[in-house]
Amino acid sequence: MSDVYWSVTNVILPGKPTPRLDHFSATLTSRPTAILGPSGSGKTSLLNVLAGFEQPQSGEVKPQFIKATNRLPLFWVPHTWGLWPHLTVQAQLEKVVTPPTTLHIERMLQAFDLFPLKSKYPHQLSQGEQSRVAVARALVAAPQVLLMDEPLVHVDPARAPGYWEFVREWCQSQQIALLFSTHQPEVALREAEEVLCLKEGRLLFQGSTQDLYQSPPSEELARYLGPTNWFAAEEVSIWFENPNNTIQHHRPEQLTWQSDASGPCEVEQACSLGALQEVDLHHPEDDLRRKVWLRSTNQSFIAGQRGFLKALLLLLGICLFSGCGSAEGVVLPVESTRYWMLPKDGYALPAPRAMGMSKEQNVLVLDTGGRVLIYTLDGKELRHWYMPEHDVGKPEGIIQLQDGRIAVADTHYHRVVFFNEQGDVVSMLGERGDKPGQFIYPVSITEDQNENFYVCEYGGNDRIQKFDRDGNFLLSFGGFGTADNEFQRASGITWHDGRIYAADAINNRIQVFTEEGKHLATWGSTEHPLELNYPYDIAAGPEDVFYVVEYGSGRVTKLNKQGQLLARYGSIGTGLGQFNTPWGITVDQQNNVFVADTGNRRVIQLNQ
Ligand SMILES: Nc1ncnc2c1ncn2[C@@H]1O[C@H](COP(=O)(O)OP(=O)(O)OP(=O)(O)O)[C@@H](O)[C@H]1O
Repeated sequence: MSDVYWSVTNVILPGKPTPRLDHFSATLTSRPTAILGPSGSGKTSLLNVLAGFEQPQSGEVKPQFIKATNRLPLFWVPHTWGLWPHLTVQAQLEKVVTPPTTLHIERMLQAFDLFPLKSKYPHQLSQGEQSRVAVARALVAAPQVLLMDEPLVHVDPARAPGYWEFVREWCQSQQIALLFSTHQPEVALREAEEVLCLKEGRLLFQGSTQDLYQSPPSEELARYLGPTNWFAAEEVSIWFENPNNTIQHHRPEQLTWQSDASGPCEVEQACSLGALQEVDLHHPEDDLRRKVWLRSTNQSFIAGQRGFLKALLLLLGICLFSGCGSAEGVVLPVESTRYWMLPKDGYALPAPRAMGMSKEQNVLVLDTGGRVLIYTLDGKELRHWYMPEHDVGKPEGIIQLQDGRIAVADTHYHRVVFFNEQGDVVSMLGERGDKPGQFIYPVSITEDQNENFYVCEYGGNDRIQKFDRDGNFLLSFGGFGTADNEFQRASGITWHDGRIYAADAINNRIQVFTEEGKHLATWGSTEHPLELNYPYDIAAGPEDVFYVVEYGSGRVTKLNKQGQLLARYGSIGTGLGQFNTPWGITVDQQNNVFVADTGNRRVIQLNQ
């Protein structure tokens, strides 16, 4: 569930000397969302406005979640908990449910360890106990939306994760949309799919928690989710073993220290923070100093020890290139590589996500800013435009159809949007649902030679639907699962020579179908091992070859028409020849391959 729950447009909430919310706009969905920001950045103010406790001076706050049910629309847990002073703990819970559901109340008392306190009044409770009562009371009310201002912040760190686990499961089972503020990155990382980052009453970032963790647009935003090591391009050559001239961002678990008597830097001092080490480094030659945060290992840091920093590959249970596949050691014959970043979008530096090739051999890109961008083959931007809506989520599949229309799988709006070549919307197809012509999360599109097009989707409705050029539904095949003809996130499809090829990402395989949906082959099965690791997209190249991009192992895999491994290229990392969670791939008529290297925020071009 990820419907729009609130739209907030241009809200001003006055304050002295500056507004508490300053031209604040955001679209909030039913996904668990955390509001992050330094003290005084406006988190409570935003929650107050959403709860209707305060009225903005201007702008619009539009709740869209109120459904015709007898469920309470909203429950608000302020940071002062708002407990009724004259009621015992048990009565606090009983008062919010009509009629009181004894079973639920007992479950809450148990989940939050409140049984021994059930006859006490708020003034007889500690802060942590009061906050547990406040959360339990909100959950038992089972509202449609639950707003909480720094919930459970006073609870001891040993027990808070257990309470949070209960909150998460209860919200899921009762379909409660959760929005909460927090100063604790680990709570946001564990509990929130989405984050809103505030600063001085303004929205700096809205997006997926994992995107912000792995690929933050700036150092400032990176810090909203905890310690980070950000290196400007010019710093990289100072501290690293194998420098290149791109910005590098590494979370503590992605960086290591290599001691080496001839290394250019030295340890000044180190401090253990438990799971992390905070290390002060000195570069004597340039007399520069900086702090880094590394994951604590058995490694000890001794003042004066020389060495250098090394970016770690994120292995994630991955089989790296050298050990994989029957064509071990056959590397794609790449003559040259080039990369380019996408233009800034306000404060953000969006990342490319989906790739396509136009009829005139221009590169089509979708990015995390909700934009469609068109580039020449040598990386010159021709134009870009925005999706009609993109607050809820960004689209993930793009193709130019034979009649010239550009079709975009508008994943989070459950539809396909058709543009003309100038970027005007000419039509849309679909709505949320699992009936023919409806979509949950449409994610990729391909077209056959008769101008029929195929859309694959995920979200429980993992299937491929076929439409004629006018958008009339023809047939559908697939389903969620692991058997042949079933998918778990079919995230990329391509048509070639009368066949449909689907990158079945979570099942780590490619499935091949006729245009009528008859299953023909599975590449990457036990009988046909390929060691694919989250294949996210597939593109058909000239001469009957296919290129698959593997999100999990940061590489491109080339296959022949029988699905046999021809060559591989790349590994996980930030350097050239490396990829970080790549999502999309396309290929031109010269067999040059273009990859959306999403985690590194760049488009990579591999010229063969
Ligand atoms: N009732 C009020 N009237 C005027 N200004 C206020 C009021 N309440 C808070 N402020 C100011 O508005 C700004 C935002 O406050 P808010 O409480 O929303 O921040 P916050 O991000 O929740 O902070 P914290 O993390 O410290 O709780 C701060 O500068 C604060 O001093």
